[in-house]
Amino acid sequence: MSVPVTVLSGELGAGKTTLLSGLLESADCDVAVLVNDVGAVNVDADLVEVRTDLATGEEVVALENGCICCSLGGELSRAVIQLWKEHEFDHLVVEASGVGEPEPIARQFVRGPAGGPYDLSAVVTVVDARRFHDRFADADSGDAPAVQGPDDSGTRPLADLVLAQVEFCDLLVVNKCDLVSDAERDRVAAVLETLQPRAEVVTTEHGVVDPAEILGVERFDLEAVTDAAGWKRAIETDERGDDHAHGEAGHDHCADDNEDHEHDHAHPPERYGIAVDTYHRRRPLHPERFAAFLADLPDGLVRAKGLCWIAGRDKQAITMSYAGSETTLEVTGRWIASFPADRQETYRRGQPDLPWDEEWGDRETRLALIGRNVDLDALEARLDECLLTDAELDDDWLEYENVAPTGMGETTVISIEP
Ligand SMILES: Nc1nc2c(ncn2[C@@H]2O[C@H](COP(=O)(O)OP(=O)(O)OP(=O)(O)O)[C@@H](O)[C@H]2O)c(=O)[nH]1
Repeated sequence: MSVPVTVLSGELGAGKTTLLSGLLESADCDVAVLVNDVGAVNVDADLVEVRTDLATGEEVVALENGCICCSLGGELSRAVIQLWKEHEFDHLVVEASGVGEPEPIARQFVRGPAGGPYDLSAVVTVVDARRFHDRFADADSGDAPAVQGPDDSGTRPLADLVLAQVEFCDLLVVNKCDLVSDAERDRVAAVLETLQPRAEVVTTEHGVVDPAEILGVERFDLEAVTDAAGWKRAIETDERGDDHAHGEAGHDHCADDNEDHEHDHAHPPERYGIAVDTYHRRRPLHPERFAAFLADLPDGLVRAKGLCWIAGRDKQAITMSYAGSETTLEVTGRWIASFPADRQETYRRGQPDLPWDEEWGDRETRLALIGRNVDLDALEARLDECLLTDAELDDDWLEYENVAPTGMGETTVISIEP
């Protein structure tokens, strides 16, 4: 019989080790633990997926083979298989490094060789209630969000990773609740439920939880968890209702009315002031105005993520990801419309549902915006001001000053200016 596995993720100091010590003390079964300290691993599997959407056929395989999670996989799989051969235990817990994402680890237990002896039951993410509140849920204090430095690899803001950990899990443990008021704790829970509507939320102090709540959870489903992130749901709901007039934004005030998705939670209560919107335009963004916009985002914006079409980057599909106080722009694919006609046709045959514009093909900006106590309509109006004007459409777009990356996988980080 395969051994159940729980992957424990969460940022540095959130309380993973504290939670784990408690679990080991109180669990009534033999638990083996593997600590994964591959600090440099920094893969955004969402982005791999975006590439998959954009580049059909052989490119996908090449990209996935080339990605770091596979080298992590070899090492991790070897370690857990060896553990399984040499020891007897009832449950394995893998503690992910605080600067890594749980997804590549989880994939090893689903698709990798470790999927034989093991069966992934859940990904659990531990959140530091105090820090999460101050960074993401504190829109009415008027304080500027804490400035987050880049992570170890120097490319990706820490806050972005924190949200990626939240967005890819089955169970969220909100720890350090002794450091927040009840109202603050409820706000944190509401924001978390918006960011990851599929996950259970458990609140705790000093990692004290019933082991059954952690080890007994059996709900891992790669497809479901990959699609569950609030921003992704918002974009997908928008795509399905893609008969909006040209340039009109979808207003999916929390994608919760989307009945196709499994949905275990009540709507994030209106009283928390949380809203989700998608912004969709088929007109390029002016690189200078867009960069200025990203340097001046409002406090209440919790998360923004999606694809951007930036003038002067004719080929590059650029993923923008905002969390904390920084936005990462990364080239994650190539617009199909930038290929010669015959290849465009091949790619489009592979994706019959891909929305296609007569003039611009698949080039578009489609962003999910998640905010708290923030006027998303006003934010969208500001984004509209970043679009090229009719007159600018005739400019030479390469003349614009442009900080957006150019090569596949390259990133630029734009911080909010104090
Ligand atoms: N006040 C308070 N402190 C806590 C709580 N849980 C853990 N801590 C403290 O927070 C610090 C970090 O906890 P750890 O369990 O080491 O966190 P971690 O996520 O394992 O950290 P890394 O191993 O660095 O990734 C320790 O000093 C804990 O004693 C809590 O609920 N409240």
